[in-house]
Amino acid sequence: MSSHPGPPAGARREPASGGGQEGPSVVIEPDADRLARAVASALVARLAAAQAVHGTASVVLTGGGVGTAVLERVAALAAEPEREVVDWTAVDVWWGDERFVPAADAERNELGARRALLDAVGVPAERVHAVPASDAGFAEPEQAADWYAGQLAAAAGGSGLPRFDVLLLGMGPEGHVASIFPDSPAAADDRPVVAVRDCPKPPPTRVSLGFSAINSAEEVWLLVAGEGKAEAVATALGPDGAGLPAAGVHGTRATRWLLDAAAASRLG
Ligand SMILES: O=C(O)[C@H](O)[C@@H](O)[C@H](O)[C@H](O)COP(=O)(O)O
Repeated sequence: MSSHPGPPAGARREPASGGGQEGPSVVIEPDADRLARAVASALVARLAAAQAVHGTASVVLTGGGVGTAVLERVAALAAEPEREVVDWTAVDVWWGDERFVPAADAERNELGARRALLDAVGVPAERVHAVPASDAGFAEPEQAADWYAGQLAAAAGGSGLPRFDVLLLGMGPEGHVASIFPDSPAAADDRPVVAVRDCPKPPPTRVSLGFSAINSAEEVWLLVAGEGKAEAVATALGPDGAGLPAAGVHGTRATRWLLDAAAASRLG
């Protein structure tokens, strides 16, 4: 990856509670395809490194175009046995957000991830932690959100949140991440998992990790491509982030903005 000379002055925000957290780093690739390839390689390396330390790895997936393209590239890497370094039977997969639609609906982020990667690499079913679909027994997204919070707590040994090695996020043109949109009540909700209604981006009803869960991840990677995102990228990385949801996320160890040249075109 080629590195941007550095985030604009003032891009560092919110000092780490435990120390050691650095301000966001910015990496720019020439186009969306090169971005997806580079992120896929980096993700594979990060998961392998986590497995070397912990025996297992965990990744939080995102929906969206770049997020799905990354998973397709990871699948292509996994199809090259001589280069495979991740033990996919020891990877826990979570979602940063999900559309509250029936399980077979093509809008499900889960379905996209299964098609792009999970079906191909054989992550064990018990390690694929999907957010319930709207036909999975929960009438309301609030119930699905509470259930997912319970799954996270169970994985953490009874309470709190499990370790997230890498949490992937896309970003919308207005600066939303996961399903936390500007001015959405979810932005002010400190629960780890929240129901979100009336999303401007369809489908309107979703379940999303809240900031408290997102910001517990060791590394948060924002994957952003396209000129349509350039203004929000520049704003989020500006001095105060202008309150954009994307400006409010960070990893405990690293926050990485992984951009294509078009999305980076308004950075100073
Ligand atoms: O379920 C979703 O819709 C998302 O998780 C959402 O947050 C997405 O990542 C962004 O909207 C970026 O999507 P694109 O990369 O397709 O623009």
